[in-house]
This record gives sequence, structure tokens and C-alpha cells, in this order.
Amino acid sequence: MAAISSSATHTAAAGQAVPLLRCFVDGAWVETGRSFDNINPVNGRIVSRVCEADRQTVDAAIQAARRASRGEWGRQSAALRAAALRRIADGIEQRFDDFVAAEVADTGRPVHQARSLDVARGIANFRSFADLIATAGSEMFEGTAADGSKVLNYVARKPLGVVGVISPWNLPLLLLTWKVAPALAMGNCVVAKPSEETPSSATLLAEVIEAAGLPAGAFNLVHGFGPDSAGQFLSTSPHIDAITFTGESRTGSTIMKAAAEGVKEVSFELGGKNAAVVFADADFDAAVAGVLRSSFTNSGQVCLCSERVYVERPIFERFVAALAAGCEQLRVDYPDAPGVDMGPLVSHTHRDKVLSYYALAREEGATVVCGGGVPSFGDERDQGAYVQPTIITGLSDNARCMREEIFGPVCHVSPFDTEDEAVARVNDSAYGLAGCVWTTNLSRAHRVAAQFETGIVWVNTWFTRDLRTPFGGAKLSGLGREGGRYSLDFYSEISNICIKV
Ligand SMILES: O=C(O)C(=O)/C=C/C=C/O
Repeated sequence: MAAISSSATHTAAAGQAVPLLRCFVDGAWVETGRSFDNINPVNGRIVSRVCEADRQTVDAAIQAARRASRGEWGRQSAALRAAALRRIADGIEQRFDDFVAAEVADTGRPVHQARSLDVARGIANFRSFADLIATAGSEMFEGTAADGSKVLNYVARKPLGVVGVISPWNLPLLLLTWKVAPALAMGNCVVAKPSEETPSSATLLAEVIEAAGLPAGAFNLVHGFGPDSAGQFLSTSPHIDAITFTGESRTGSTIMKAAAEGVKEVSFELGGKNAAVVFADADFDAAVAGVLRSSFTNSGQVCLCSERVYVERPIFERFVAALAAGCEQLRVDYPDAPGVDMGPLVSHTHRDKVLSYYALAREEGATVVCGGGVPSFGDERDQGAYVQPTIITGLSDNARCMREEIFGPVCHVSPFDTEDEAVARVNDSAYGLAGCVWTTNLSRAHRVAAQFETGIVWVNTWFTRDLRTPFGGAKLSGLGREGGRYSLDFYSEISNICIKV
């Protein structure tokens, strides 16, 4: 278990002492009257107890953030804010193993993934936005006034004020820092509500931010759930200036309704039903390896994962066979097992949801090519939330399994005959987050990628990220773009100042 120094001690029902994770409000660690269990999905055991923030705690955090936004943090120079962000990045790096242990304890993910993706990106997110604000200039427009004198217009970016951050359980530290870093970079103060499933790395981040010496109230952490809990109290508060949320589309819609009341800025990265298209001219082995990654990484719990795979008919049978062989070889195991490819899902509740789709697929007439159930280990992992990586075929595009986000280690493979057919089927979705194209035909790559109604398209790769690029989804998959200057635009109030010279 990670060394969470800010925690108190809680005596669990079975009598064992576990850490009590606390909220961080106005520079102080706060216990609340209610708490909930944090469970390790590898074996179903309690990892820690977590203080649930009530409305008063959330309101206190928002008020603290407001005071800090009117204080030094909101006024200090970009150079000083960049230096603070670099101290946070260094702080995460110095406690790298603690953050890895926290992510693994909460999610059961492979240790190698927590190291190479989750914690590495937590550091990179802070460093990339520190670099950006240290070098970002602004725009100036020269003009002429009615009397012929010269006029200068320049664009000024000012902090929004108080930003609510609600982050998900699938990539806990990556997605929390993807929002907190630019929010702080632009001089805002933050109230963050991580998922109740993954409180540990967020708590460590608050410890690092405290140690980095940001003013009290610049960053606040409130643990809890969504409805009737911290998530709702935060997103419906009239005293925040913006809300950024990553999670399910219907939750996004609820938050947007609340934000409408006070015309708050919102940035959403929501659900997806992403497609990968494999043309017969693709590099076959690369496409098989790529679709295995895009379907089963993080047990399929990445909003960018491919749950729909369309394969050009001449290679369809061979591709399904090769994909199934790769799927059968995936090592589903403990987080620290040598060569582990996949851990459990994040919780038993989520496992029940994914298994309900495995059952639905069969009801809808799918052929289960591999997987489709629960692995049997014969040890404590049988009390965990493991499922088998699964490949299905044979469904029509109208099946629920082809239209609804499952968010597990499962993909459906369909044949197609023409490029136009593939594009039409990819776009026949209420979602529009990400897509993948596998082809060695350069003009086809550009032509097809341009037609995807998604915010992101990868060609001959997947989840390759340049943090300067716009990231976000179309349709039900989100609202707005974050990344590089797109984040600077969202996390600031932009003014034009016009001066008659
Ligand atoms: O890579 C990113 O910056 C990002 O936002 C990933 C999101 C994945 C969601 O499941």
C-alpha cells in the first residue's frame, strides 16, 4: 500500500487497521462524519477507508479556492506559476513508487502500465503546461481609429477563478492531472473530486501540491460520490466558475444542466464507441498487435479503446483468427506478475456491467470467438473483479452491443467490402471520440481519417499522444478540446484590450 502520510487510521470491521484518507481543504487535512471503503479489485480486500465530503466540506473548499483566487495565486506571474508546476512534477517523480502503489492498489492494473503510462503522464502533464505558460505569447492586432490614429489590440488571458474538476477511475492520476495542471497553470484555484473508486493517487497529489508550497486554497480535494454527494455539491454550486469532467455521457449531461443555471464554462470528455478499420493493404501483424492493444489495454477501460473493429473482407477470417490467438495469449494476472497483460476491472459493480454485456451479446446472436466469461484462478483473485478478454463476431450494426459503450476488454469484429461502407458504419454512432485506421495506402489514410466524425483519429498506431494537440470528442463524446493552447483557452477568461496610441 502506498505511504499516504496524510492519512489517519481507521479500524475496519474485521478489526484490521487501515489508512483513513482525508479531504484537503484550505491547506488542511480534514476528516468528515462519513466514510466509505476503498476496495482492491484484485482480491476484494479493503485498501483504505475514505472520508466522504458533505455539502459543508465542499462549500468550504470552494470558498477557500475563491479566497486564494483573489489572493497571490491568481495574480502571480506565469513564470512563478510554471516554477510551482515544475515543483509538483518533481514531487510526483520523487514519490514515483508511492504513486504506482496507489494506482495499483485502487485499480489492480499491471505495475508496468502504472509506471510507463499513469504516473509518467502525471509528471508529463505538469511539465508540459509549465513549459507552455512559460513560453506562450499572446496575439496583437494593429488597427486604425476613425480619426486615423493608430490602434493596438492585444489579447489578455486571465484566470477564470474557481474550477471544479471531476475525474474518473479509469486513468486516475493521468486524467486528474490532465485537468489540474492547466487549471493551475492559468492561475485558477481548483476543487477536485476524484472517483470514489480511486481516491489514493489523488490524495498523494494533494500531499505533493501541499509540499510544493502553493498557497492554501489553491488546490482542494474532496472525496465522495456523484449524486447526493461531493460530485453533485461541487458541480451544482453557484460559486464555481467552470467545471471540467471526464466520465459517462449521461453524467455529463446532468452536469451541463446544472452549469446552465449560472452559464458556467464546461469541458467534457465523455463516452465512446470507438472503431478501428483494418484494410486488406494494412501491415497485417502491426494491425493485429495494434487492435489487441486498442481493445484490451487497461482491461478495455480506456475511453479511447476500440470496441468495434471493421476488417476488409479478403483478410477478415485470417484477421479474426490471428486476433483470437493473440487474445488467448494475453496474461490475465496479478499486477506484479511477470509478463502480465491485463488485471481485473476496477470494481465488482463494473464487472457485473461488463458481464451483462457478455450475456447480451449471446442473446443478440453473437459468436463468442474467445473469452466471454470469468477466469478461474483457484485463489484470492476469484474474489476480485476479473473477466476474460473477449472477441465476438456476427452482430448487426444495430445490436445494442454495437451501439452502447461496454468499457471492458471486449471487441466485435465485422467484415466490410468498400471504403465508403466502412466510413459510413464507423460514423453510424451516437458517439464520436476516437478512431483508428490501419492501411499502408497513404492517400487512403488521409482520405478516410478526414471523414471520421470523431475528435481524434490514429493511423497505424493507437493512443500515441502529443500533449500540445487538441483532445476531445464530438457528438455524445464530449464538449470542447483540451491539450496545449486549447487548455489555455478553456482555463482562462480571454479579454481584448484596445489602446488608441
Ligand atoms: O491521453 C490523454 O490526455 C487523455 O485524456 C486520455 C484519456 C483517456 C480516457 O479514458
